[in-house]
Amino acid sequence: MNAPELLLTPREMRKADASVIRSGTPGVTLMQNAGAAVADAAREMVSPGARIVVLAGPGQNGGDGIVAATRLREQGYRVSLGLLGKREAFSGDAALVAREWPSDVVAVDGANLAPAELVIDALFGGGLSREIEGAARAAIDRINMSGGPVLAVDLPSGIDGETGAVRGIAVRAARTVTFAARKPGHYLLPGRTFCGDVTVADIGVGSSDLQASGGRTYVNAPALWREAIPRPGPSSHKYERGHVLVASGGATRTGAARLAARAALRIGAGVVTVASPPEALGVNAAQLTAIMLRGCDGPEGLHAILADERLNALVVGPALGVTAVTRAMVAVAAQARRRLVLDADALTSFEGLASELHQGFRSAPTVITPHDGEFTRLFKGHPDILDPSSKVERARRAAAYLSAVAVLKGADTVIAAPDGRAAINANGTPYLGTAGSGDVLCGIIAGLMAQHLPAFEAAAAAVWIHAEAGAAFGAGLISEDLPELIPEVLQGLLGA
Ligand SMILES: NC(=O)C1=CN([C@@H]2O[C@H](COP(=O)(O)OP(=O)(O)OC[C@H]3O[C@@H](n4cnc5c(N)ncnc54)[C@H](O)[C@@H]3O)[C@@H](O)[C@H]2O)[C@H](O)CC1
Ligand SMILES: [K+]
Repeated sequence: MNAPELLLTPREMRKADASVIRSGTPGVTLMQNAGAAVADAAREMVSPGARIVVLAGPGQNGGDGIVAATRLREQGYRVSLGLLGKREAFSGDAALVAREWPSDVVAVDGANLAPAELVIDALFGGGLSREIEGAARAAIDRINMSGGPVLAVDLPSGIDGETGAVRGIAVRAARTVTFAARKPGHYLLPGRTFCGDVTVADIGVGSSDLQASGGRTYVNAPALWREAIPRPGPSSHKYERGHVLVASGGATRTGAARLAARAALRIGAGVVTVASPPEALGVNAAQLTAIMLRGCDGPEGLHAILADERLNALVVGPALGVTAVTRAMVAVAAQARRRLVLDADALTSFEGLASELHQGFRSAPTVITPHDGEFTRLFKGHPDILDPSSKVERARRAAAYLSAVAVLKGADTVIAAPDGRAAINANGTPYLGTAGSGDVLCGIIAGLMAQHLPAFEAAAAAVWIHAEAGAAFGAGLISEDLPELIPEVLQGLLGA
């Protein structure tokens, strides 16, 4: 089975590099390997002997670019090298390789991009540390205006490798060659949209060096959780596959709960029940078949229903209303030692009140599924959670604060666990941005938790399955379609 793909921030990458160097490989060998991989990629993008412009910045990213330039020149390409700084100003390994460049250099602003078949962008990589201005900014502007293909070294210059942010301006690349491991900035938005195709070159950083980096951020893909997805055995009983309870809103707000319930059933929960306010029983009853229905009059009603020990996973939030009653429902659900998914109104009802969900809030597995707006409202007054520029870090801090898995939704959904693991989702589709889509997602999470998946694996698997279903359908998708698309995705995963 494939191992989960670890993503390293530039800081973690430096630790991995240091580990390789400690074991005896000189840093310049890593740089030679990196530059050679860039040259290999360049050759795939141009015709033999083509004109190539390499623009190199002042750090080690520039060093990789100079190695690539040297290789390509040796291989018969007409290469010109533009430098952001002075040739003598390089330090470290870049200074060593800069001495080997056998020809002239020009300043970046003197490099003529027009006749080039390819521009190689080696201005900045993992060491980008501030907004881009002046000559570097003008160079990036010219690269983007040139209209030709760009091959980025490690990261498109201007993209922050940790956060995916554009630091003032960024190169739009057709292809990016990165080294040893992808970086979060290749997946997080907007960075992802600047990278083009991203390939990872092996430059001699081993898996033990990657581990030495301390990185705990992964690409959200089946390798991370496939083994945990349950397969019913020949003698399994429906209650062994869990019993999900979904709290419904009032008479005019019942659809969200039914979407979540249907998704929980489709993902394999043995039994699913909608807990409905008395006035909404009629409308719910008219539209439920395999899903069971029980009357539930507010927090006391929920408390009474939870006497049934077989109910092992709860969904609280969708369309419940932003009220003190919803807060009371959450309190009852939180006190019950059941797996719990909190979404939408359950989170917004705690606007600025996250501290009520802190410290001993839960001992049973819990998942929260806010989008950005809900996240900001919930953690109002918590700059330590809201301020980090990395979405991964924000989700991680929220997870640690609440002792719950945090699913921070968006086109680059991040799933983070209280123990520090995090995953960035990459199979999303814009078609998922449709009313009720989030309700389906929390039903899938609860359905997987009911089947005993740990909260992090359940949330990560659910996000991926939900996106895969949406992408399979494409244009015209509505949320009612999503639960019906789950079987095909599940069968693809389980091979049955
Ligand atoms: N295993 C690997 O991944 C290897 C990676 N290599 C390459 O090294 C770079 C990282 O090198 P580093 O010197 O740390 O950083 P940069 O080259 O990205 O830039 C640092 C350089 O730029 C200056 N600077 C930073 N931000 C700005 C700005 N906004 N404006 C102007 N100047 C800026 C800073 O002061 C430094 O001078 C990595 O990406 C790989 O490409 C190794 O070659 C091999 C192993
Ligand atoms: K670059």
